[in-house]
Amino acid sequence: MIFSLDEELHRMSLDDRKDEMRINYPTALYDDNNHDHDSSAIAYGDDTNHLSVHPKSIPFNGAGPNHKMRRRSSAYSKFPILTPPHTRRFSITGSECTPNGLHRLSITPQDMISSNINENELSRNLHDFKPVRVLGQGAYGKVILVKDTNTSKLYAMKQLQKAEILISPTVTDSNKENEENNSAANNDNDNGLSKRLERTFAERSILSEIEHPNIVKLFYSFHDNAKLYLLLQYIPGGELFYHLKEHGTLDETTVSFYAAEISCALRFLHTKGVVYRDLKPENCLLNQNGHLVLTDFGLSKKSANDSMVNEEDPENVNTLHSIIGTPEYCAPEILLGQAYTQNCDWYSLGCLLYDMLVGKPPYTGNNHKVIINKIQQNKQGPKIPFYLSEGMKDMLNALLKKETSKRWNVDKYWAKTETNNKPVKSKKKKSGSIRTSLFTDHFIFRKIDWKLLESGQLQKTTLGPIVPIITDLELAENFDTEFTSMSYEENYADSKPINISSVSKSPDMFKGFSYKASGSYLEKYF
Ligand SMILES: Nc1ncnc2c1ncn2[C@@H]1O[C@H](COP(=O)(O)OP(=O)(O)OP(=O)(O)O)[C@@H](O)[C@H]1O
Repeated sequence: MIFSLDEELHRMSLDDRKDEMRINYPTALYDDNNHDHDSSAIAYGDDTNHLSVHPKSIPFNGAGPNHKMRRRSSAYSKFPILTPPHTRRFSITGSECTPNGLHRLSITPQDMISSNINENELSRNLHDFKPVRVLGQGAYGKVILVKDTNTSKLYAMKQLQKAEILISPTVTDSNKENEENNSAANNDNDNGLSKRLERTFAERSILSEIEHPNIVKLFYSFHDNAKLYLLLQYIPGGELFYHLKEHGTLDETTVSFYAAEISCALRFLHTKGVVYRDLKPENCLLNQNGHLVLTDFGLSKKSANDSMVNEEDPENVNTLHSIIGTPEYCAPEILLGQAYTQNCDWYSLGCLLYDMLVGKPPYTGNNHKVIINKIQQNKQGPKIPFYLSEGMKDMLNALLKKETSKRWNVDKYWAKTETNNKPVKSKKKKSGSIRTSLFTDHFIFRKIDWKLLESGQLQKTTLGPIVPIITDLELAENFDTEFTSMSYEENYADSKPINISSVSKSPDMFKGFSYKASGSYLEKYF
C-alpha cells in the first residue's frame, strides 16, 4: 500500500496553531548560542559506545542510533495533473551523449508504441531469473536479489503489484465520502490513478534514459498479468540508512564525500529535467567500492522541458505542485502545498547531511503537520550543533533555508561553466542575503576533485570512505535481516492475473512498460 500524506495537512491552517501537536523529540540541539544548556545529560548518552559516534552527538528520544526507523515515502496528489498522459509523459529526449561524455539510451516507451515493437520480443520474463533473497520492501512490492538463469548475473528485481497501483487509495480517494459532487470525486479518482501510473512509468522511463555512476542502472523491465518488474543493477553495499544505523553518525570528511557524490547525481538529474524528490538515507545505496548510488525513482518527475535548469536564465524553471516525498526530508514549500522547483532537492540534501552528522533529520515528528509546524516555528532555521565545523555549519545553513528565495540556488551557482564565459564570482555571502558563491568551491569540498567526480573517473578508480564488507554477493550481508530473512516464494510464484477491466476502463494502461538495455550497455556493466 502507498502511504498518503495526512488528511490533516490538507485541512491545516498554518495560522491556526491551537491544535498543534506537541513535539516528541528533544529539540535542544546546541548551536553556538546555547552551549550553556544542560548538555551533560544529552551529550553523553548511550551513543558513546558506538565506534563512529561523535562524543557530543545526541541520543534522540532516549533512543540510540539502532532505533532508527525506516521511513516510507508519501504521495498525495493535490492538484490536477499538469501533463496530459498522452503528451510528454514518457518522452525523455536528448542527445545520445551528455555534456560530460556519459551516454544516454535512445529508446523511449513512446518510440516503442509508435513503432509497434512487440513488447514480448523486446524483453525478458520472470522465469529467466531465479530468486536468491529479499533485499527490501517497497510500497508496491518487494525488491528481490535474482540470478539470471542463462548468465548467472545478479540483479535487483523491483516488483510492483499492478493491483496496488490501480486500486491503491489516495487521500483524495479516502475523502470521497465527503465529496458532494460525485463527478468531481470520479475525476479525483481518475487523477489519483493517472498520477500513480505516471509515476510508475516515470521510474522506468527516467532510469532507461540516464546513465550516471551515482545513479542505479536499469537493464530490463517487463510485466505479466499481475506485476511490473524492474531489473536493476544490484548494489551490494546496502542502504546508507543501514550504515548510519550501524555507525550512529558519520565524520565530516565522510559526509562531505557523500555530499559531493549526491550533489553530482542531483545536478546531473536537474540538467536532464528530472527532479528527484525522495532523497533520504534509505534511497542511497553503497556499491562494492563504497560509492554512493541513488535508487528509487518512483517519486521523480521529468519536466516537460528537457532541463530543469535554464542555463540562460536559471531563475526560469518549471514549477511542480504535487505534495510528495518523505516528510522529514521534504522542503517546506512542498509540505505547504506551494508550487516548487528542483531547488527542493537541495533542501533535502541539507536534511540528509544533517542526519548523517547529527543522527536524525533536522525536524522530526509523528506526522507531517508536526514537522511543518516545527519548521514554521523555528524562525532561525534548525538548530545546528555547536561541535560541527564552521564550514559544515555554513553548508547546512545555506541548504536548510525555509524560504526558497534565501536558499542556495545550487543549480545556478554550481560551478564556473565553459559555455558561460562570464563566471559567477565566488563571493563571500552576507548574512541574510542571497548566496552567490559557487557550490563546488565550498570549503567542505576542498578535498574533492570535481573534474574526476563529474567525469565518473573518481568512482571508477578510488574507494569511498566506507567500503562495505562483502564475502559473497549472494548473501546480501549489508541488507537488513528483516528483509533478507523474508520468504520470497509467494512473491515469485506466478501470481493470479488481476481483472484490470474491473478497476479501469482501459486494459492497456501498462503497455510500453517493457524495456531492454542495449547489448553494449549490458556488457559495459558486467
Ligand atoms: N538496485 C538495488 N540494489 C540493491 N538493493 C536495492 C536496489 N533497489 C532497491 N533496493 C532495496 O530495496 C529497498 C526498496 O526499494 P525502493 O526504495 O526502490 O522501493 P519503493 O517501493 O520505492 O520504496 P518506498 O515506498 O519506501 O519509497 C531499498 O531501500 C533498498 O534497500
